[in-house]
Amino acid sequence: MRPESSVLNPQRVQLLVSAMHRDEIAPALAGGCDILDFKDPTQGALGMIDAETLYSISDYFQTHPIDIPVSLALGELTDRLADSKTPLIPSAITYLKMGLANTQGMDHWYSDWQDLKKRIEATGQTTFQWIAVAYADWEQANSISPQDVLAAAIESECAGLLIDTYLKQGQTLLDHLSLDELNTLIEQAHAHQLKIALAGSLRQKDLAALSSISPDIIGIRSAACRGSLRTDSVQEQAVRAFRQQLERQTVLSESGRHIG
Ligand SMILES: O=C[C@H](O)COP(=O)(O)O
Repeated sequence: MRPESSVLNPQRVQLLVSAMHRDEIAPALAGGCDILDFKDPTQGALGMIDAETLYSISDYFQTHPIDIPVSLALGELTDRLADSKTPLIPSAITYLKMGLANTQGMDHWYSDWQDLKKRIEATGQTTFQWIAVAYADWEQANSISPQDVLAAAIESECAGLLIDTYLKQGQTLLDHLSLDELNTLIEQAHAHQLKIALAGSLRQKDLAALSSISPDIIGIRSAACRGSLRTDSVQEQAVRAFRQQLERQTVLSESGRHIG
């Protein structure tokens, strides 16, 4: 059952902003993001930035230490398995997330996923917090279902679950999963101490609907960019406007009203 009162996470929902290179770090931070994420939106929902960009970000953090968590998208499990090289992940990264597109009908995806995680950690001699990714449009992604991803995330002791959309062609998270379906996943995840992040072309106007459920994190790329174009650049003003709406929604929800 969804809670009756509309409180968008009384502990304050965190805002994750996806940047694609180091020039987007400053506007994302100045706009008020709580988690800085890196991905290449031209390479899919969880496209991984290339090695040169990763190096330049790592270099930036040497001279500009960051005091918020940093996450990195690693692409899809199937892409990583097809790549003979194991990426070397800088220790400045807190969270790693990998998609499970095209795992439908794949026999050994779970053990392949666990092996790959171990290999990545062994290469950099660092442990990371892993975020399992469930696609709301999982059938189009040819992925296992969100329920199955959650079960696997619990079994493998992931730190959290991100529910995102695989296709970025205009439809949002809420076009694919109802608030009740999202709430069920959130409650199950919370019962196992997993954090829940929601993403998928979310806009400020979606925050009112999301106020009846309690995600820990809201992730944006499109809404943080100029013209809401995910392949354009992150704008401080767009991040700040989203952040303010998130705060405003929390205050209004707590007083029992909705944003019109
Ligand atoms: O992890 C969050 C994603 O980067 C969200 O991207 P999007 O808002 O373009 O769907």
